[in-house]
Amino acid sequence: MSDNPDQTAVVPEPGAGQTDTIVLEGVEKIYPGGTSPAVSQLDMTIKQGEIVMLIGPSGCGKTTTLKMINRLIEPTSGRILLDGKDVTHVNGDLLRRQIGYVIQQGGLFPHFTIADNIGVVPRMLGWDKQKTKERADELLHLVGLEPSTFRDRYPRQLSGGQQQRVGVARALAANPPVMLMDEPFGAIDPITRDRLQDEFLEIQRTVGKTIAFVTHDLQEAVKLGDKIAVFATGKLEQYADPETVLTRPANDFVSDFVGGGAAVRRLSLLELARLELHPIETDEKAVGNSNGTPVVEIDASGKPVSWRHLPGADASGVALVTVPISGTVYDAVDVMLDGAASLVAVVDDDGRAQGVLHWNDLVSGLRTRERDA
Ligand SMILES: Nc1ncnc2c1ncn2[C@@H]1O[C@H](COP(=O)(O)OP(=O)(O)OP(=O)(O)O)[C@@H](O)[C@H]1O
Repeated sequence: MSDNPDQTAVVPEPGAGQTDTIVLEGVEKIYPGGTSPAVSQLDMTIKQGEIVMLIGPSGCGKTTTLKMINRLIEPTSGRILLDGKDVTHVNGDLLRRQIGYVIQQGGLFPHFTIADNIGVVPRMLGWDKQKTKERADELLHLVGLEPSTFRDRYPRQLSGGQQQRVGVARALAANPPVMLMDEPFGAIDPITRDRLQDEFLEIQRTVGKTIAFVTHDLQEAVKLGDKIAVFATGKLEQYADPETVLTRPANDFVSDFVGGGAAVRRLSLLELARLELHPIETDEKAVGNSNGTPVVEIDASGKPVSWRHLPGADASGVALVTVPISGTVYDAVDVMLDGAASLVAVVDDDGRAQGVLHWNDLVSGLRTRERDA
């Protein structure tokens, strides 16, 4: 390693016990020939382990902001600090090896195998072949792709969703503490996107990266973000947690941007595990004296299969739909609408019934455990 201070590691090794934080101080970008700044006097801090979603209308400077963090675009003025260290003038190539970067459609090299795509940064960092190969397998496994099936394939032999998973794996390869994601799920169909978002959150629970994530999709911002940064042209209009952005927009711009769907979007912030659910019975004997408690029929493994008794309704005519307790009220509404059902059985990780949520609860108000505790 050279003595040149530009060549030193700029992002700390994971586990070094330091706080990995992205700080933008008065950052501005005026493109050559531009009359007004694409990004203007931006101050923003991203705390360790946070996912911050950058959202706003087209051309408002989201991508420019993201690319200034890894210096694919040089700021015109201002400072960018990673974990307290000013990286505005360090060697850009070295900086980028230490920051994961995921773009739309994965941005994979078409002539590299999947394993070689994942190994790009480790190879640049001088890892030996065996360690690089093992890391690729480990990451394929993490993103839900069977290594023996996928490692030797080429990107064109994968679906869009699979390529996107590889893109995430590649960004994680050298275990960078910071990840930048530029509309990674933007080109994916809505159903696959929803699954990728769930998987992404699951992975983040394991890896705990500090993430800046550009999106066009407010629902995605609400679902994934610890914080949302709402941009107008070149300017940050509000920077707050999703609940605050949806319920207390900072100004008319944010209010218009969030639009009329705020109440529905908030449903994805309400975790079912936090709700006071109605009781449910699985014992057939309860049918006669269930006092208004729904009774479900269960299979040999204890999973509900159909309604056996529903107070005030013919149970045989009501579809049984279930939702995992790890989901949100949004998920519960989704399955109720999908199954044309006015109630849903909430089940635990083993598929066993935990309680019931009624459509009417949504209108009359959801009771959370915290509030009633
Ligand atoms: N290389 C460039 N040269 C000149 N102007 C640019 C360049 N890149 C971006 N811009 C301009 O800077 C502004 C911000 O662009 P940027 O790509 O950051 O916006 P964005 O919010 O990511 O947009 P989108 O949502 O459409 O991807 C736009 O007006 C754009 O035209």
